[in-house]
Amino acid sequence: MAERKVGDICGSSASTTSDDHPKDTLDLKPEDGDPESPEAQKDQDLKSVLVTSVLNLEEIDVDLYRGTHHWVPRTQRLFGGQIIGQALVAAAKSVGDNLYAHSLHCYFVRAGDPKVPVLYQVDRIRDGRSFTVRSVRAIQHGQPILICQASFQMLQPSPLQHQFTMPAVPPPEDLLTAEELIRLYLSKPDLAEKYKLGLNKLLAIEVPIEIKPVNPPVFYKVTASEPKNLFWVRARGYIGEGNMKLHCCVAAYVSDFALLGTALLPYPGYRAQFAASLDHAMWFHSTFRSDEWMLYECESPWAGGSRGLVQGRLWRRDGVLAASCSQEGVLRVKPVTRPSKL
Ligand SMILES: CC(C)(COP(=O)([O-])OP(=O)([O-])OC[C@H]1O[C@@H](n2cnc3c(N)ncnc32)[C@H](O)[C@@H]1OP(=O)([O-])[O-])[C@@H](O)C(=O)NCCC(=O)NCCSC(=O)C[C@@](C)(O)CC(=O)[O-]
Repeated sequence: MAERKVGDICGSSASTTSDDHPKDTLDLKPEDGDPESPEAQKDQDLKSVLVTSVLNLEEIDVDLYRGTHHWVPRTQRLFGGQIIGQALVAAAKSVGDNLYAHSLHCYFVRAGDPKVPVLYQVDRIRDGRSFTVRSVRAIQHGQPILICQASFQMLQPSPLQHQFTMPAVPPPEDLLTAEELIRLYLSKPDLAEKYKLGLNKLLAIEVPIEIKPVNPPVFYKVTASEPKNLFWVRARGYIGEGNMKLHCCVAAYVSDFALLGTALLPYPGYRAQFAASLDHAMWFHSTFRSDEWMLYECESPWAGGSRGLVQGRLWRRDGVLAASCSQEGVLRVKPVTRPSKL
């Protein structure tokens, strides 16, 4: 992959065009003005549920927050991206407006229980001159389910700037969303009932993320492929500019979606019997808007020992690398049994 020089890195504003650096807070309150006005209500309705609900933590005490759940995978263990995003929100609450998230490292140590909220206990590890570090324990039933360290940095531009080149793919306007693809499959006249049931279940899931696969799978024709995947992704609803920490929290939520499955692509003869993220690391490189289409480039360089390593790169539409992530997960599989042709 060729390397190329880029311009702005690690800016502060969430916009990808303006030069202004609006106050970067995690304030999730409605915009200024009368919160009851029709415009504010409309804006609130359009606001992404990730902002109004999932990443809107309740403050219980100093450095202690409570998060609720919006969407839970069929595995009925809390979605890893939700816990990471909420942990980063909690960490960022005690960090100044002049500091920006640049990395986080997490371990998922227990399955999250969707029947109870999650508490986030923040430990203020160090406030340095340039870097500030927070440690967060996500707790349920008195036990940690996730341990996360997050680091924040002041804006410190540098002459050392390079990045890989974004893959050349069709723009999102030329592709179908996951829901549109499912409806296309459901429109097949000869579709078997069992497939209809599964596809309608998928349609009913209210995932607060919009996805457009670059290479949509041929319906129920699973063939082996390289452990690489590309899709356009964005938060559903409006988030707006000037809240870079919040956009990082949304990107953390998004980054765990459909990532681990990349490691299964070369093995159509197997299906996951038990799959769960073990750890997750993320680096934020530049400003971006998580409520605008970004290209998510996923690949799995290695799998073995009932584990898979997956890596992702989130690209802005203008080709700037916004964020990178790495994750290892447990992958325990069993052979897919197909009905005999006889
Ligand atoms: C990872 C564990 C479970 C390790 O914890 P542990 O105590 O070492 O557990 P384990 O690995 O020995 O056993 C875990 C399960 O695997 C089974 N098992 C054991 N050995 C074998 C074997 N050889 N062959 C087949 N099965 C085996 C074992 O029986 C058990 O099944 P269960 O009793 O729970 O039904 C724990 O640390 C944990 O739960 N961590 C949290 C993981 C997590 O919740 N991650 C975030 C959510 S997952 C996610 O969001 C990603 C994904 C993929 O779900 C996204 C999406 O759904 O799209």
